[in-house]
Amino acid sequence: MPSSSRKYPVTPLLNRLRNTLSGDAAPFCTSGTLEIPEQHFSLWYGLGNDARYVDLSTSSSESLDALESACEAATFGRNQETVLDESYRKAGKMDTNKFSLPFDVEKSGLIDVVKTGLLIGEREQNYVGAELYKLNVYGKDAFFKPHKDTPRGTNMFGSLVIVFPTPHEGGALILRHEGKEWIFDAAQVLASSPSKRIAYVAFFSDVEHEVTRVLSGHRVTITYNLYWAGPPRVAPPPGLSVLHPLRESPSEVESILSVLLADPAFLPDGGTLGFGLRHAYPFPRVWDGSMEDPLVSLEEWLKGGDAALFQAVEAQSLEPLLRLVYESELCPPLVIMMDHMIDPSWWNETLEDVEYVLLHDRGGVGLVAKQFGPSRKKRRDNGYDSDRVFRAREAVDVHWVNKCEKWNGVCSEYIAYGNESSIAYLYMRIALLVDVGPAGNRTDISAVQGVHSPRILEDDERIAYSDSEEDEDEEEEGEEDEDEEEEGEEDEDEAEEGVEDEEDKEEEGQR
Ligand SMILES: O=C(O)CCC(=O)C(=O)O
Ligand SMILES: [Fe+2]
Repeated sequence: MPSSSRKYPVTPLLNRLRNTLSGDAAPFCTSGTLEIPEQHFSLWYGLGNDARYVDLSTSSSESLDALESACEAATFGRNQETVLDESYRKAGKMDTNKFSLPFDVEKSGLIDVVKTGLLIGEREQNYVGAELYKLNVYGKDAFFKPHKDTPRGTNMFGSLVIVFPTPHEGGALILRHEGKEWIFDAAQVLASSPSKRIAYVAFFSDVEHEVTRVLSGHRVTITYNLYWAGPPRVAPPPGLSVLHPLRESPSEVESILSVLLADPAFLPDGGTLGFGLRHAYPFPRVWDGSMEDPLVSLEEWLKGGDAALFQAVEAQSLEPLLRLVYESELCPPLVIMMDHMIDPSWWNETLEDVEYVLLHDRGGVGLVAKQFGPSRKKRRDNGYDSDRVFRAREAVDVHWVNKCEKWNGVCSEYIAYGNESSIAYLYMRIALLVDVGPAGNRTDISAVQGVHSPRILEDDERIAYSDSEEDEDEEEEGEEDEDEEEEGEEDEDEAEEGVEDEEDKEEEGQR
């Protein structure tokens, strides 16, 4: 019998491999070492003329004694109180405003390492932030008895400890969770490593841990609070003043907007202004119901010109409203505004029913694109079947200042059941809408049938065709109309595409 077909017995070694690979389905801690550039060990501490320096990779016992004496006695949390009790914790601490270290935990890649080690499944997709919390020096005989870390903020989920290669013995960190234990003796691990390394250990907040007594030397650490974060913040830093490009300058946008709103000929009776966002935001490529609604924290991440516009609108005491805009593949397109993202995965209806569900079950409101100025055109029958079930009950007339670009959309996947079932995409773009009061009193929107109070459609009115699209054959009526014609064409293309790909995005972006 060829040896390859012989059955291999389940040996302890095979079991070990199996357990190693599938064991720790939900790890409670992760640890290791990381080589970092030499200059990242340079610690400055103390204030003003008292500033001092120590290299944490080559430090002498005297320089570490000096660091230790610059620390205060470390406190800890007990029953909602911060207490100093050296029979429970004996260590030195230094607050973050008293030291500076070039080591950057995000740039070092350690956050990603920690994420991979600690998080599995869907949680791995979450954004994780690390906030530097303290520097600690555990001198000879220092220790920290078993405890759990006090959560600082509702979104904190764990701690990350970095141990520097300063000579010491003892001071192992012991972690215990659900009957399991992990001992991380950084002194030993680092002493056997030839290169300049730090040791790291990260664990969830519900993990009990203790630092055993330091037998000799100095154990120097920095600790970080780990928290669930939103996508990286892109909002302008406070104190920024952009002069150019003009669209990014809040004061420039604000002054143009205020002049426009002061003009009595501009929307004399008030109305709703629509702006497509100009920047792309880090929304998931394909959204599903388990993810946070894209609109929830978008206001905080607005960048550049979008942030400038938002601020400019607020400065006029008007309310900027971020909304999702769905454009159907129907011709002329039916445009629907939503104030939240919906999870269409539960749909088992036909494709046409998307519009019906949005409008009738999910609070969607029709949007009718309006031109500025008095309409020169008369409505004509657009061939809609007036009995179509998705006719909107409510609508908002929107004067689009600029259109919604492709790249700031959110896409969800669902199964569309028609003659055959197929994967379909619900694609929404993001717009900023503003209800504006009549000339002379722009903040009074009580009589405006806008986003705040959409108008109820008359029975014979059909929703979501723009003035221009009703009059497709009226060409050369002026620039405005041409623009709109173009837009209509482009939008149809997009609707066919469903999910746009990266290349499309690039192309659009360069335009
Ligand atoms: O230094 C360590 O390894 C852990 C320290 C600790 O438990 C804490 O600061 O809460
Ligand atoms: Fe702790």
